[in-house]
Amino acid sequence: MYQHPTVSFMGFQLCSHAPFSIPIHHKFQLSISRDFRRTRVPKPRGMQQEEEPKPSGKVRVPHVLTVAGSDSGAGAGIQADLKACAARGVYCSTVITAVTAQNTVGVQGVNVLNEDFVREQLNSVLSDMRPDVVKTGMLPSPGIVKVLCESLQEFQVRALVVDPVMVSTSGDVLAGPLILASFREELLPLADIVTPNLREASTLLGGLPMETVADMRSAAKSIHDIGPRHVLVKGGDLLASADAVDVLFDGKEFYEFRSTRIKTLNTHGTGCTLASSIAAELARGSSVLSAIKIAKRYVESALDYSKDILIGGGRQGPFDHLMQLKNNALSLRVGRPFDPSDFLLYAVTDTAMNKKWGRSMGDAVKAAIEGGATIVQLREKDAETQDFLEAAKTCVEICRSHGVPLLINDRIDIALACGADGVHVGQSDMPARVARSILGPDKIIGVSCKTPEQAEKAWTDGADYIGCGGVYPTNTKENNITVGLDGLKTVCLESKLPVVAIGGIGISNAKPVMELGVPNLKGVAVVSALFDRESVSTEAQNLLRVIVDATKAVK
Ligand SMILES: Nc1ncnc2c1ncn2[C@@H]1O[C@H](COP(=O)(O)OP(=O)(O)O)[C@@H](O)[C@H]1O
Ligand SMILES: Cc1ncc(COP(=O)(O)O)c(N)n1
Ligand SMILES: [Mg+2]
Repeated sequence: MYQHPTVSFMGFQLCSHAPFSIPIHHKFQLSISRDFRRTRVPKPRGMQQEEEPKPSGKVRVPHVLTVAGSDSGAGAGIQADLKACAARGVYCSTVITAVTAQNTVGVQGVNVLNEDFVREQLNSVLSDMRPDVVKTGMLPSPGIVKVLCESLQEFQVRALVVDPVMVSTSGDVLAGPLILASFREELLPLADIVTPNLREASTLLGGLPMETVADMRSAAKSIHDIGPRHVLVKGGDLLASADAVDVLFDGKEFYEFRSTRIKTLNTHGTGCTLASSIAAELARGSSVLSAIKIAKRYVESALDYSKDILIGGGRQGPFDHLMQLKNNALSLRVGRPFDPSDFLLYAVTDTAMNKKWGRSMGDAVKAAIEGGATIVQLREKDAETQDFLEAAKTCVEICRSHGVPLLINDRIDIALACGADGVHVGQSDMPARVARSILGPDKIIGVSCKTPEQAEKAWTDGADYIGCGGVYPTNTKENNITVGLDGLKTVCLESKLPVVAIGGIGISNAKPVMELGVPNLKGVAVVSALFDRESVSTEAQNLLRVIVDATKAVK
């Protein structure tokens, strides 16, 4: 049995109250080709793994296998992973590596499972249930890492998410210093994404200081050299930063994921939750970037919701993964992941214009999409709720069949009821933060803004984009203040979110808007230019050409 040295590890004195022991194993060399994880084709797995015909009418559900430790307090570990996957609508199976006696005060005991039994669990799940993604948490001994790597070689999965858990936030050691070599040499080179927190990143790199976002970037780069395809250094503990900022490096580019820092001590398990939510989104088919974005929002919403809950008397409480979000799991966005290039030609409907030209809402939307509209918003100020809902359901079907996102103006109830991709709200409508808490982390939320201050608020409220205008005078809004091209440019330069220009834009004046050439101006939103015309699809076609040409010209 390995006894911990009484030195400090990761800046923590090893806890005397944790009766912690880790079995020691011979060092081993595992020759896994870096390429095996790139192979997405499942390899043949013996007689009983032959592809059996699925009974008709059955569907495969996205599935994450978590290989982690049990937290008796259920804030972190296996329990957090199960709840996070459940909240995200993904099936989660579990291989337990250790059982901890743990609460809001700290870790009182650790019982590491025998590695043969870890192997048996891995075999049971992987040979039969074929998870899409494996996520790892507490891996308390090099022997367990070895068993896991061997299993991953035998049974291939679409992605491996490694949360290199070493010390709990309470300061108790969950995997001793011997694990470092196993992580570096065996596990990290197989990972599609590794998610160290500040201390773990520092420890993986031999004690590098981690005090600034610049430190996080250089750590992400150095850890990438160890072999994982993506490195996400989490900054939950970077107290110098007012935002909760995480830094991703994919071998080429750095990305910063920022969200509001929620004022709460109920953060036990955020790391496990983030990693399993990323795994869940990857299992649902998202790219790494959108998986991180959604996972981070989910953690933020759950923390916000749980900021005042009281569980246990210790310093760091768990948060509630499911309470408010359980309704939202039923209304997850089923369309493809959202992309700011969707804003190029944003068609906004108008009841009066449809009436004038004798079109139903569905016909108007269909014509706009056929002409090239890239996103649609239903803006119905006078419709009866029931009529609006029926028409909105038809439009959802039309948009979905063309892969075009559909948003609803103002009416969050209609958006939920018809399964739209999101909402657009004005300054006097439902605040975006409230809309976000009702709609969940992955619906699209847009906010109308005229000033940099409003744009900043939209960002802190968790919106996805802003609509800025009126750029030109318009007759679809009474008493609307015009911001002009200069006002638009000022807002774009200050906005942390993508911007769509709106207000009086049409074929004759769209060019100078797109020629502003500000990178986060992603397109124009139009009402009359499409819907107050005889042929909606021809107008859309012509307008899209102008926008695309102007965008190309400034690139
Ligand atoms: N107070 C907070 N408000 C918002 N997000 C947070 C907060 N604390 C942590 N996070 C986020 O939770 C995730 C886990 O980060 P972190 O706490 O650094 O990891 P770990 O739990 O492994 O120490 C990250 O996305 C981080 O930005
Ligand atoms: C079984 C187990 N796994 C992981 C963590 C890390 O979570 P945190 O960093 O939030 O304490 C933990 N405390 N317990
Ligand atoms: Mg944390």
